[in-house]
Amino acid sequence: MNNILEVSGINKNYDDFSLKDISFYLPEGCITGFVGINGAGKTTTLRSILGLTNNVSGKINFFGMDIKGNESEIKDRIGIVLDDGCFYDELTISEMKSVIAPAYKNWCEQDFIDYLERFELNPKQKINTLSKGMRMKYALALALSHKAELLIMDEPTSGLDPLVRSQLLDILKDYMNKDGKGVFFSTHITSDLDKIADMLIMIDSGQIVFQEEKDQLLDSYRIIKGSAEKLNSDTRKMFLCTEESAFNFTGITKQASVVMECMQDVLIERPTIEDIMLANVERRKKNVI
Ligand SMILES: Nc1ncnc2c1ncn2[C@@H]1O[C@H](COP(=O)(O)OP(=O)(O)OP(=O)(O)O)[C@@H](O)[C@H]1O
Repeated sequence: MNNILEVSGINKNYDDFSLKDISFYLPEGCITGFVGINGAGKTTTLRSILGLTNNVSGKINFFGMDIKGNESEIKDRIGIVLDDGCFYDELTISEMKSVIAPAYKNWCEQDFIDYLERFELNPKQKINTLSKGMRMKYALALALSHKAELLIMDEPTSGLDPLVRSQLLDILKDYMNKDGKGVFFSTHITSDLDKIADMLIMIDSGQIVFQEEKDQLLDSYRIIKGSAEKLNSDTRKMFLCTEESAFNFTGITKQASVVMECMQDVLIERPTIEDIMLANVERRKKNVI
């Protein structure tokens, strides 16, 4: 499988925040979720790899090409949905499209018309009268109408109602039905990823915590519930984090088989992506990163 994007050793410094040696890759044919709590560095990473921010060091390779020297060809092949949208609010959907479309070599007007219809968007409606959901659908229609091979989206589902979120997920699945495509999207709504992601990358405090296939990731962690007396300074070390009351504890572990050897009569459950993300945040806080 080819990699659509390879990022290696990205560093970017703000006064109070840094991206530290960010490396990851996006395989072709995968929907990759980029997860992390508020302020973890998701937007900064996306903006850095898209060349939308200055003073970024490291190597960024899209479709096997270095972004340096190939920016315009690469941008032609990527659909981008950022949360600020960058639209002129006074223009209509159709007028704004006419500003954006000429920037793309492979713009396909019929695809755009089809997406507007599918999203029930009126081309004569002004941008400043669109709801948040309509605005996101409009941004998506633009991003999908120039035969992009990779879709990069920053928090596309945040602030959307469950119906629009589920429509968006269906569109992404349809998009992926064609060969050679990839989707990379950041979110802190991890339930969306439970449904559609193939691969997950987690960032915390500007550092990549893991990159793993979703099914493997979900298989490698377990939630253990038992009586509090089973926890002591040794057994506690087997958990990334625990919640403890006077009688019971709940903990998340990557060593379920070892835990089961040491502890009888415990409940074992499969975690969600959110459980895994929060456990890693807790573990990193405990270890003071
Ligand atoms: N232009 C900037 N100048 C200074 N600091 C910035 C700038 N942009 C972002 N930051 C800081 O970088 C950190 C990471 O922000 P970022 O927006 O990348 O996080 P995020 O994971 O996308 O968060 P959220 O889920 O809340 O959108 C924050 O502490 C933020 O204040």
